[in-house]
Order: sequence, then C-alpha cells, then structure tokens
Amino acid sequence: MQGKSPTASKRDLEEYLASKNVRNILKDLLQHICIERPPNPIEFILQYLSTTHALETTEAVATEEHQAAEEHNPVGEDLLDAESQSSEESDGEPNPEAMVPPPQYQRGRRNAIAVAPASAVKIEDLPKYPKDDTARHHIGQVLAKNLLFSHLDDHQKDILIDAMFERNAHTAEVVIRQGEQGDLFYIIGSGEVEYHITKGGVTQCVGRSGPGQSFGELALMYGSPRAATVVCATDCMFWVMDRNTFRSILLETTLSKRQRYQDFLAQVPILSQLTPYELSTVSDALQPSTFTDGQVIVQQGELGDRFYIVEEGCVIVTRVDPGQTPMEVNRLRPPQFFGEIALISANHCRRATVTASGNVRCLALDRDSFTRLLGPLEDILKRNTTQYNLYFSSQI
Ligand SMILES: Nc1ncnc2c1ncn2[C@@H]1O[C@@H]2COP(=O)(O)O[C@H]2[C@H]1O
Ligand SMILES: Nc1ncnc2c1ncn2[C@@H]1O[C@@H]2COP(=O)(O)O[C@H]2[C@H]1O
Repeated sequence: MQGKSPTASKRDLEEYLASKNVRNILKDLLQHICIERPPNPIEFILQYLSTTHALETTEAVATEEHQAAEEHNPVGEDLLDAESQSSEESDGEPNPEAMVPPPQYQRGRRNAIAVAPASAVKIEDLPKYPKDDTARHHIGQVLAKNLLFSHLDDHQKDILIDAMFERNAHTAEVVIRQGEQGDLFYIIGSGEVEYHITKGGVTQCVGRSGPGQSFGELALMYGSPRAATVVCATDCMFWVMDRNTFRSILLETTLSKRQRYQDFLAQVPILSQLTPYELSTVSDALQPSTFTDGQVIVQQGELGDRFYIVEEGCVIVTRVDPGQTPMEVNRLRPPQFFGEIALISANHCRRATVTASGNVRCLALDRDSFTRLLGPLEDILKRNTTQYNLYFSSQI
C-alpha cells in the first residue's frame, strides 16, 4: 500500500475541513463562548453543538425552500405572503401555539439560551436592491431612530440600505404569524403594528410599535418559530431585510447586548413588572455612559431628558433648597436608578444634583425610549418618588 505524501494529506485535510464547514463551526462556537462566558463551558459547548446541528439541518431545508421561492420570484415580490404561507403549505392550518417563544422569553427560564450560528455569508455577497436618493434618505432617517443600528458605521449602513427592500401592507393585514418559520426582519417606515400572542387558547395583544421600531428578530436570532403574530394596526410601509443581512450586520451586537444586560436588568426592582421580552427591548435601547470621580451627571434645576441605572460604582445625590447649603440626600449603587423625576414631571426639571463618586458606569435611556418602554411603569415610578421626601412631590 502506497502512503500519501505529507503535502497531499495536508491538502486532503484542508479539503475535508472546508467541505464540512468545520472551521466556521469552531469559529462560531468560540465567538459565542466569548459573548456568553458560560460558567460551565463544556456544558455550553455540548448544548451549543446539539442545538446548532439541529438548527443547521432545519436551515438547510429552509434555505432550499427560500432559494426555490426566489428563483420563482427573484425581486422579492410578495415576500410577505411567501413568509406567511410557508407553514400553511407544509402542514395545513398553522397552529400558533404549536411552537412557543424562545425559552429565554418565557418567564422563569431566563438562562436557557439557544443561540443560532452566525451567518457565513460575506458582506459583499449580500443582496442589493436599487433605490433612489429619497428612499436611501428615508431609510437613513428610520435607522437613526432605532438604537439597534446605532453602532453601525457609514459603510455598514450603506450595505444595509442596499440590502433592504420596501413592502407595503394594509390595516389588519397579518405580516408575521405566530408559530411559522420566518426569515425576514422588518423596520417600520410608517404606520403602526400590534403584537398578538396566543397561549392556552387565549390571544392577547402584548404591544404595539411605530415608525423606526423593528420586529421579527427572534426567529432570525434563535432559529425559532415566530413568537408572536404581527398585524398592521394601520396601513404600513416596511423596510425589510433577509436573514443573511440581519445576521451579518446585526446579530452579534443585538445578541450580545441582550445577553449582557438580561441578568442585570432582572435585578432592577422597578423593572420586575416587565416581561422578559420587554426587558430585552430595554437592553436594545440602553446607552452605556461612564463618569469619573466628581463628575456631575445631572444638575438640579436643569432640564433633563435621560434616565439612568447605576451599573457600576456609586453616585451621590445632593439637593440645595433656597437659602440653604447643598445637602447630601442619597447614595445610589447598582442596580438603583435616578433621573426619572425630570422625565415624569410636567416641567422636566431635575430635582437634585447627581455626582459620580469614583469611577461610575451607568446605563441610560433617552426620553423617547423611556416613555415607550417604561411608560407603563409611570404610576409606580411616581409612587416611588415619595421615598425622596420631596416637599414638592405633589407637583410631579
Ligand atoms: N412580547 C413579545 N414576545 C415575543 N415577540 C414579540 C413580543 N412583542 C413583540 N414581539 C415581536 O414579534 C415578532 C414575531 O416574530 P419573531 O418571533 O421573529 O420576533 C418577534 C418580536 O420581534
Ligand atoms: N432625595 C432625593 N430627592 C430628589 N431626587 C432624588 C433623591 N434621591 C434620589 N434622587 C434622584 O436624583 C435625580 C435627579 O434628577 P431627577 O430630578 O430627574 O430625578 C432624581 C431622582 O431620581
């Protein structure tokens, strides 16, 4: 028997590794270990590989179906319909409860995270849908409203703008159906949508979104069936991107931000009222800010438009009343928060000065995100201010 030359066997090996996609699988695995830093990496690796393997098999089938659909309809016409029909065609009437939301969005199971593998598609191979300057400008404005896109540089934004296509839908039209497979991500250009979840035979409206907001990320992040039905509350225009574009440009940051803040936000008492999914949308909107010792974060008497949660370090709250010297009234540490009074009071005025004591890291929400995400907590926040013993609390 003739032995193979060392060069030939090295080449064989390379070919074998390439044909089985081994390098990419290991790269993805390593990337996800770095993002999640699991306490037990071996358990994580075993779970990741078994989940990934299952997902890749399903994805291969889904991709073939998608390619077949694209060959039939190369410019992406009727993709909304294609998305909502796919599972009806495969197994008759869709059953919204056949599949439940991904485990991390079910109460009490926050740690069970199934991570979908990152896309192997190169950025330059993403689709390009021609559009005029007005459309590009409009997408740019829409993206600027959504913090999921805030980390993108101009080059990435251009790629994203090229890869998106426009979809229109009428009031009451179902864009996404709970339980179905899906591979599109939507950004609302105009109009409003409602989210409905059916559980135990009961359908509930769990939220509503408007221009600049996005939906449809869960199925793309976790390879799971759609977790909610999305229905147009008004006539809508969407900018839509496919799974590969979402994964190439948005998956890592969205996933890592949600995973990074998930456990921390769960400790913030005021946020315990929110569902795990609502908490994850709070994570998307958080803006980390750092302060050095003595730096004033908010100043009494100024107008305020940001809410802060202390993530690391300590802040000192001081107040000065007319004709008095400034007095320390509070010290706040993780996971306490401040800055809500200016956002819920009529005159938007800061009622105290907050200063960093040592190095401090805070997570901030701007006024729009605060109102949209924490608006339902306003009564609790107002009640909470009574603990500050503010003589003007009745004016809030
Ligand atoms: N409470 C919620 N639970 C799950 N998904 C939600 C919820 N509210 C809005 N959604 C969105 O509805 C989308 C349905 O499709 P996806 O599961 O891909 O992604 C989901 C989210 O983007
Ligand atoms: N005793 C206190 N009096 C006033 N504000 C306080 C007090 N303790 C903590 N704070 C926080 O300090 C913040 C200063 O900005 P805001 O008035 O927006 O919201 C205020 C509260 O969140």
